[in-house]
Amino acid sequence: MEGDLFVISAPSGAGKTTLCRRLLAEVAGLDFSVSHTTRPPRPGEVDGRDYHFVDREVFEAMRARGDFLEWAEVHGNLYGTSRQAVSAALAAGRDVLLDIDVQGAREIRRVFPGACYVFILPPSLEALEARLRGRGSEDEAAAALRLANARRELHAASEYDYVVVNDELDAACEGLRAIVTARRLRSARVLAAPGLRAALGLG
Ligand SMILES: Nc1nc2c(ncn2[C@@H]2O[C@H](COP(=O)(O)OP(=O)(O)O)[C@@H](O)[C@H]2O)c(=O)[nH]1
Ligand SMILES: Nc1ncnc2c1ncn2[C@@H]1O[C@H](COP(=O)(O)OP(=O)(O)O)[C@@H](O)[C@H]1O
Repeated sequence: MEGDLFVISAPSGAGKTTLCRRLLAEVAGLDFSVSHTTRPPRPGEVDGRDYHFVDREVFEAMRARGDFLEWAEVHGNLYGTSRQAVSAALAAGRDVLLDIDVQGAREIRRVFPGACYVFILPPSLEALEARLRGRGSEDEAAAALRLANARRELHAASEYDYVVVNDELDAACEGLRAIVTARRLRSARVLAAPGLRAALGLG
C-alpha cells in the first residue's frame, strides 16, 4: 500500500523544524523529504540531512528538468521538493513529511488533494519574533523580512486540515503525533491491509 503524505507549514520561527525533528524521532515509518535550497547552511545544519544545499545554477537546471514536485521562492531563496525521492518513499509504503511553505503546499494540493495538511501557529506574534530573534540564525534584514512574511503566511492557516499551536513544546508534539495516528487509523487504510481482512473474514 502507498504511504501517506504529511505537509507541514508555518511562518519562520514558529518551531516547525523543532517539531518535525521530534516527530521523526518519535514516529516509526515516517521519512523526511529533504528539500533542495539555494539558502546557505546555518551553523549545525548538515547537507543531505536538513537540506541539499545547492547553488542557483544547479537548482535552475533541476527545475528545468522537472525534478521538482513543487518549488517556490521563499524569503529570497529557492526551495524545491524532489519528485523522485517522494514518489520512491510513498511507493515503498513509507509515510513522507514535507516541511514546505504555503505556496508549495498549494502546489502539492493540486497533485495530492487527499494528503494531510498541518499548519503550525506560534502562540502570539510576540513569541514568534522572540523565537526567531532568539535563534540568532538571521541578520537583522533577513529576520525583518521573515517577520513581515509571517503576517501574510498566517492568513493561510485556514486552508489546512489541522492547526497545532506550538506554545508548550511537548503538548504541540503530542498534537502532531495524534494527527499522524488518526491518519493511520482511517478505515480505508486499515481495511486495505490484506492480512487483516483475511483474518477477519472480510476479504
Ligand atoms: N515550497 C517549498 N518550501 C520549502 C521547501 N523546503 C523548505 N521550505 C520552506 O521555506 C521556508 C524557509 O525555510 P528555512 O530557510 O529553513 O527557514 P525557517 O522557516 O526559518 O526554518 C519555510 O517556510 C520552509 O517550510 C520546499 O522544498 N518547497
Ligand atoms: N514550543 C517552543 N517554546 C519555546 N521555544 C521554541 C518552541 N519551539 C521551538 N522553539 C525555538 O524557537 C526557535 C525557532 O524554532 P525552529 O524550529 O527553528 O522554527 P522554524 O523551523 O519554524 O523556523 C528555535 O530557537 C527553537 O528552539
